[in-house]
Amino acid sequence: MPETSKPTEPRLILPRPVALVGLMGVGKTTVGRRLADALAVPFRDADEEIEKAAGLSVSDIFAAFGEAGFRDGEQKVIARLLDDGPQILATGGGAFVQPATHDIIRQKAVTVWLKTDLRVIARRVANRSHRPLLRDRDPMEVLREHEAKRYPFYARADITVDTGDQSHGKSVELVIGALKRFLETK
Ligand SMILES: Nc1ncnc2c1ncn2[C@@H]1O[C@H](COP(=O)(O)OP(=O)(O)OP(=O)(O)O)[C@@H](O)[C@H]1O
Ligand SMILES: O=C(O)C1=C[C@@H](O)[C@@H](O)[C@H](O)C1
Ligand SMILES: [Mg+2]
Repeated sequence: MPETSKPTEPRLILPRPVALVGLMGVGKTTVGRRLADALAVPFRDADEEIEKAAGLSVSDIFAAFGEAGFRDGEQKVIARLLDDGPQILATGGGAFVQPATHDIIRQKAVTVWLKTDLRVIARRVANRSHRPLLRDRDPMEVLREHEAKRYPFYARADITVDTGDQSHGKSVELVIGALKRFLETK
């Protein structure tokens, strides 16, 4: 090995799935996909898998079956996905707030709460129409309501990572660092 080259750090080996939880727009899907690439494990997005299973978009499921119908499907799909070994699972923003789904995720995965300032999230979700809970509402108002109702659930995740307003790549680094520290103590 040339003297100048540094030894590469061994890649983190996941013993079980990692589930990303947190508000709509915080980065569960986009950070999760890059995190899975970095760790060479499969990436799954619960919203996409629910859409595949139903053959309908999330918005259409809400319209046809109501939020309760969506939550039923979400619970089943997440339970199935988490039985499939080490992976990164991006959960939907409301999944970890449903008691039965919360318990399934806590049992089967290492849970990571991705968190950042609500103003950063409001900017990211502005002008996107595929999130039924944001449609026709002021995003900041919805996010504040969700902060009040959902943060107590998210706070029960194994790990919290505040990603600030940084790039996807930096967020991935922060999550990998936090996972290493958490898994070393297990
Ligand atoms: N760390 C980040 N740096 C830069 N942009 C980000 C970051 N995280 C998310 N974004 C941007 O914010 C938007 C929302 O991110 P994303 O879809 O990953 O959120 P989500 O948590 O999966 O939301 P939902 O719960 O609605 O599925 C995307 O346009 C994404 O590129
Ligand atoms: O925060 C929520 O309750 C939601 C977030 C999205 O990921 C989707 O699961 C759906 O739009 C509901
Ligand atoms: Mg998503």
